[in-house]
Amino acid sequence: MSTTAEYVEKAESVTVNDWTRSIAPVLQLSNLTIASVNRKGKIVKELVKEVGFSIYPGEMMGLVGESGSGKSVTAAAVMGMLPKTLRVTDGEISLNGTNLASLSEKERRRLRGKKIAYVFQNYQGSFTPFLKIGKQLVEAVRSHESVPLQEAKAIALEWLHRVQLPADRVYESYPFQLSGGQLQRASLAAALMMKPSLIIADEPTTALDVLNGKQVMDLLARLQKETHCAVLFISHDLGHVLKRTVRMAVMYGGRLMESGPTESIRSNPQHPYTQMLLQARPLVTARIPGKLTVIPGEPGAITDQGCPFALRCPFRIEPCTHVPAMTAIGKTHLAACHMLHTGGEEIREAAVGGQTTQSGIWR
Ligand SMILES: Nc1ncnc2c1ncn2[C@@H]1O[C@H](COP(=O)(O)OP(=O)(O)OP(=O)(O)O)[C@@H](O)[C@H]1O
Repeated sequence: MSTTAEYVEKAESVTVNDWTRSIAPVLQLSNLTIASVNRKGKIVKELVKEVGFSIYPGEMMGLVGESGSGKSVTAAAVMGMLPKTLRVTDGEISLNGTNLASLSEKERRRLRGKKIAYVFQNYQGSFTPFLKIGKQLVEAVRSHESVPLQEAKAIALEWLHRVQLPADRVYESYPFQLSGGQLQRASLAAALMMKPSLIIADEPTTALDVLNGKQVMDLLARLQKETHCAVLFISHDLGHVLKRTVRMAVMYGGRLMESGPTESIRSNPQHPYTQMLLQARPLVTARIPGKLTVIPGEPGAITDQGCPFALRCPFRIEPCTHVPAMTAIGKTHLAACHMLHTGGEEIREAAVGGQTTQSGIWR
């Protein structure tokens, strides 16, 4: 079985198409478009537009972007849990080669928990408050597999143990008797115990303090390697995504700005938004820049036409009123910016070159 590191190596050495041909992705989004609709089903506004990326077995992929960029709506569509006011209007979501739109609601419900698991930001919402954790885990196992009670209990206890909780005590506890960190670890156990192909971890550490957040992410990373599942790690914290993922995608205004191997994006970001996100991170290193970059304009300001970042982009040029295509830079690294086509590369180099760190690497 290939390790994550081997996948990364593969990513560097093959073209985008070669990758998709040689290893089947667990999750593949193509041209995914999601809109809000009114009571009559008429489209009111497109919230996620033409998003496409794939996640491969055993890898953690990051989806990063500021609040409102469309990360959670994208995740809800993958889970088949969009509210009635939102609808997938175009594109495809495939899980292990199956187009999810071709499944009935009952089949999709069966997939949830079994093949796709979700780790919520709000860990309190992962459990019903008035039922003991053990009972809830046992019910979850038995809703997906016809196993005797004792076997389901053994699975629940094993997973509570694997997430480094005092298994017997937690099994007999109500959610309110656990700390936030313990509860999030119990929700990791709930997500992992059915051995899903994909875990969507939506800001899993946001509601935790730094230490508990780190422990939860360390656990997720370790168990992900052990079980070889794929993880879509959603975060507005670029630092977490850079640290934890092998590939990442950057969203703004419902569109992908850039995607590719995390190292490649860190060392050679192509989209102005990604570059500014990298520069806006405070760092405790010897190479700390004199001044952090502030991304100009109103957070969340998006244009209705063209590149959604155009309103805030200091390198805006005339073609930005049209949506730029995702363009391959080298191998599996893609970015959607007109400057990649129009010779604007030089403009940008001149404009931002002085702001890079001494090594020229955006860390
Ligand atoms: N049920 C809904 N009806 C209408 N619009 C919605 C609904 N849910 C989300 N939106 C809108 O969709 C856009 C994307 O929201 P989403 O929650 O996916 O952003 P996000 O990137 O996950 O942000 P955050 O990091 O704050 O969770 C936002 O403009 C939001 O207001």
